[in-house]
Amino acid sequence: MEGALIARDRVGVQDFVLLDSHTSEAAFLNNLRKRYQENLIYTYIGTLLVSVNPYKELDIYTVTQMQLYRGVNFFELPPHLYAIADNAYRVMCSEYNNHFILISGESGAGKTEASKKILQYYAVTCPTTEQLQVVRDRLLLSNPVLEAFGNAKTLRNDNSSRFGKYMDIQFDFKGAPVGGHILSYLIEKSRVVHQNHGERNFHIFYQLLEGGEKDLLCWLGLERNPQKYAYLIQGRCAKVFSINDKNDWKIVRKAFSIIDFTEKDLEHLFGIVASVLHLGNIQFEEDSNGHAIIRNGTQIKWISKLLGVHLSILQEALTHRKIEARSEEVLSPLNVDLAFYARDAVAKAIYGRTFTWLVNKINGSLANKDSTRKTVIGLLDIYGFEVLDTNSFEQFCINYCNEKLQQLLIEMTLKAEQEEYEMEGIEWEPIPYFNNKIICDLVEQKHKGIISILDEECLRPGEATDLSFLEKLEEKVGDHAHFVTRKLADQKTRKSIDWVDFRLLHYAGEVTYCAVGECDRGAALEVLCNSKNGIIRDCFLLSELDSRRRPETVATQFKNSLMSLIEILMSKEPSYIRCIKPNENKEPGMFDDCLIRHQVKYLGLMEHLRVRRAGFAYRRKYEHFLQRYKSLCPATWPHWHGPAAEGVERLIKHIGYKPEEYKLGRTKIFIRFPKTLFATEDAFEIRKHMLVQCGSPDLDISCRFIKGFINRKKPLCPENIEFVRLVQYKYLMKLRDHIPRNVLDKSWLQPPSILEEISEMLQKMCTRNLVRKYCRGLTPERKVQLQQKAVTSAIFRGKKEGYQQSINLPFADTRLSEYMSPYSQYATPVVKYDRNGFKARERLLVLTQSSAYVVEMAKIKQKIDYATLKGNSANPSGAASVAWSVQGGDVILQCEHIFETVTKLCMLANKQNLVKVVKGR
Ligand SMILES: Nc1ncnc2c1ncn2[C@@H]1O[C@H](COP(=O)(O)OP(=O)(O)OP(=O)(O)O)[C@@H](O)[C@H]1O
Repeated sequence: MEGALIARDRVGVQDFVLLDSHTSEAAFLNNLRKRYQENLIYTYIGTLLVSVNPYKELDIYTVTQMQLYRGVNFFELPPHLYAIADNAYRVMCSEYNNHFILISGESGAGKTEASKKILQYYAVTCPTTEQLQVVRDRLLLSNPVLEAFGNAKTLRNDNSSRFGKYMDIQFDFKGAPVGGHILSYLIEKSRVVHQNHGERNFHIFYQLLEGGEKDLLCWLGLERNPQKYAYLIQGRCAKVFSINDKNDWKIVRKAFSIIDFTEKDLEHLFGIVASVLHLGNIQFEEDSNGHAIIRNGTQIKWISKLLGVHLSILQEALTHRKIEARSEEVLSPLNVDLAFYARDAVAKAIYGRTFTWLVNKINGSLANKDSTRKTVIGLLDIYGFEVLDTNSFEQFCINYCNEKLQQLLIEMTLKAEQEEYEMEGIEWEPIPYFNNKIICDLVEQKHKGIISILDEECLRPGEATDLSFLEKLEEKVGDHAHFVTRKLADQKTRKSIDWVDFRLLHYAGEVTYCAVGECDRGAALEVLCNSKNGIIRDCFLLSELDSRRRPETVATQFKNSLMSLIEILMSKEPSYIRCIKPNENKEPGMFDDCLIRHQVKYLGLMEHLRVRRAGFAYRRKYEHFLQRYKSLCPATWPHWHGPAAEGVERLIKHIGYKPEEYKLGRTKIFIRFPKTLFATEDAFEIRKHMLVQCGSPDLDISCRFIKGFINRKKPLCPENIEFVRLVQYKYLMKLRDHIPRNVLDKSWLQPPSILEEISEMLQKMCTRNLVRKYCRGLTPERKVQLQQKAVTSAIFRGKKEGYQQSINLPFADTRLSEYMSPYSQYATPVVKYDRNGFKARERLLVLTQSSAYVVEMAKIKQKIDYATLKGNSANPSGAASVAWSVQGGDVILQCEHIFETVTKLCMLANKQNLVKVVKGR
C-alpha cells in the first residue's frame, strides 16, 4: 500500500493515513485512475473511504475477505468497506457507543451496493446463535422487499433507490446483531403514474406480472403482460435485459415469509399493487354536460373488490370533488382533465402510504423486544444528487436532502477540525471550502425559505397556482445568490429557463425545477378511510379528515423528517463513504476524467485531503493522554500531581518527541504523524504487559489481560468462545460491584470454575492495588508507627503474652520528654535490677541515635553502646522485664512499655534480631 502507514484503532478513530502525498487535483485524479485500472476501487482520505463504482463483479467481497478484515486494525490492509464496517463495529463494542456510516454520492454511484455489503459483513462476521439467525435473515431479507417497492430502473441506475433509507442495526453487549429499525424518507410517488423515457415504474409491478402465480394474477384480475398497463409503459422499457423480474419475484416472496408477513397481509398488499395498475387503466370521457364519466366499468370493479370500497362511492370520488360552502359540503363534478389528475393522485397516495406501512411492518419484524441496552450502527443510504431533464418537486426534495448531508459532513469534519485548531490556539492556515449552509437556508429557513413560501401558498385560502408560487418566490428570495428564475436571469441564461421554472445553484451543480404541481392539495381520502382492505384502512385514518386541522405539507413533513435524521446522526460517531460514479454508461473499467473531476469537486474531496494533510493525525485532551501513557515516564508514574499539561510535557520530553512531531494546544496535545503515536502505543503495549505481570490496579487492563489469557487457552470452538465470553462478562460485571474496597475487606466473589485461575490473579492484583492505595494514604506519623509495629511483630508476634493487646496501642515518641536531652530519640522510666541482690532501682532509660543510657535523674549511671549490645531476651510471660546482654555482663531492666521500648531499641540499634523471647528467666 503506497505511502500507507500502519495504524491501530486502539487510539481512536482519528488515526488516519494519506495514500497520496500530493494535494493537487490532477495528482489525486491520477492516483484514483491508476488504482481504478488495477481494480483497486477504494481509497482513504483520512478515515473517509472513497469508492469508485467498478460496475463488475470483483473477488474482494468474499467471505474469506470478510474474515481477513475482521478484527484487523484499520489501515493494516488495503482500504475497504469491510475495514470501515469493522472499525465502527469494534469501536462500538469496546467503547459501547453508537455509530453511523454515511454513504453518499450521486445516483448510480454505488451507495445501495455498499450498504448491502456492509450488512452482509455484519451478518457473516458478528457472533450469532440459532435464535439470532432469524434476526440476521430478517435484516438481510428486508432489503429485497424494500427494493421491490422502493427501487426502479432509471436512466442512471437499473436499480435506483427512489426513497431514502436509514437503517439502525442493534447489537447486544456481546456484539451480536439482535434487531433493527428502518426509517424511510419520501418515496418518489410521481413515478407510480409517470416515468421518463428509458425509465420504469417500481420493480414490484413488473415482478408481480412476470413471476406471480397464475391463480394469484387471476384473483387480482391481472394479465401477465406489462404492456397492458398504462402506468408501466410510459418509459417504453418494461423489459430490461439486466433485470430478471421473475427471479426477483421469487426472492421477494421468500423474503415475505421470513419477515413475518401473513397470507392476509400479502393478499391486501398485492390487492393494492393490482389496484394501482387498474387505476392507471381507467379512462374518462365527457358526458353531455362536459363532466367526466368513467369509460369502461371493468377496472373500477376490480379496484372496488380489491380495496373493499363500495363501487358507487369510488366512482363518485374519482369524478367529483368536495367543496365546502359555508358549513355544508357539496359535490362538484370534475372535468376530464381534473378526473385524470384525481385518479393519479389517488394512485400516488395509495402507493406512498402503502410503502410507509410496509416499512412499519418490516420494523415490527426486526424489533427487539428485550429492554436491555443496545448499541447501534446506522447505515444511511439515501438518494443521490439528481439532475434530470425535467426536475419536479421530488428532485427538489432529493437535492435538498443531499445539501443537508453535505452540511452535516462539513460540520462534523472540515469545519469542526479547523475550528478546533483555532480554539486550541494552534497555528493554522485556514483551508477554504465551500460551505453550503447558505443553500440549506435558502430552502429551509423559517418564513423566508422556499419550503415556507410553498407552505404559505398551499395553505392560504383562495386559488394558489404554480405561477403565484413562482411570483412569491421571486418576491421573497429573488435576490439570493443561489436562486434564479427566467425573469431574474441575465440575457445569457434566460433562454434555458422556462416561465414556470426556478433554478437553484446547488453545491453539486445547477438544477432547474419545474414549479408545476408543487401546490398539490392532496387526494380525496374519505373514500379510502372506509376500505375493507386492512392496509388501506391503516394508512388512511378518519382523523385526517378533520378539516379544522391545518395539514402539514409534504415539503414541511420532509423538512422535519430530515431535521430529526440530522439529530439522530449528530448523536453518533460518524464514518463516511463517498461513492463515485466512473462513467455514465455503467461500463466497467471506464474512467471518465471529466465526470469524476466534477464529483471530486462537489464531494469536497480535495478540501478533505488538504485539511487532513496539513492537520494533525491525532489529538487528545491532556488528562486523557497523560492517563493513558503516564506509565512511560518515571516522573508521571504512578501519579502526576501537577497540571495535566505540564505532566504531558514531561512525558513527551522523556519519550523523546521531536518539536516538529507535536503541538501543545490549550487543552489538548496534537500529534502530527501517525508514526509518532504508533511508536508511543507500542511502548505502552510493552509497558502494559509488564504492569499486568506485576499486578495492575486497572480493571480495564485486567479485562484485556483475561481476553489474552482465554485466547491463549485454545482451541475453543466458536460457541464455547461465546459462552466463555458471556461467563467472563457476567463475572467481571458482578465483580466490579463486589470488588473489595479496602485492605481489611477480605471478601472475594467466588468465580465460575473456568475463571478460577484468572480470578486468583485478579484477586492478587486487587490486593496489591489496595495495599498500595492504603500505603499512599498514610500520614508520615502513621507510617512510622506501622514500621515500628512491623518490627514489634517480628519480635513478639505469637511469642509473648500481651502482644495482641499492644497492637492497637500507639507507641509514644518518648515517655519522658522533660528529661530528654536534645539528642535523645526515646526515654522511659525503667526499673533496673541489681545483678547481685536483684535489688530494684528506679532509673530512666534514654535511647539516643548511638547508645542507650540508664540514668538516675540527670546523672548517667550506665552507658550501653549499641555496638557492644550482643542480644536481649524477654520473657514470654506477661513479665515486663528484659535482660540485656552487653559486654561485661547482663543488664536486667523492667519497664511498663516493654513492646514499645524493645522495638525502639531494636530500630535505633538497627538490629532487628536483637531480641529473643526465651523461657525460664
Ligand atoms: N461494489 C460494486 N461492485 C459491483 N458493482 C457495483 C458496485 N457498486 C455498484 N455497482 C453497480 O452499480 C449499480 C448502481 O449501484 P447502486 O444501486 O448501489 O447505486 P446508488 O448510489 O445506490 O444509486 P441510487 O442513488 O440511484 O440508488 C449497481 O446496480 C451495480 O450494477
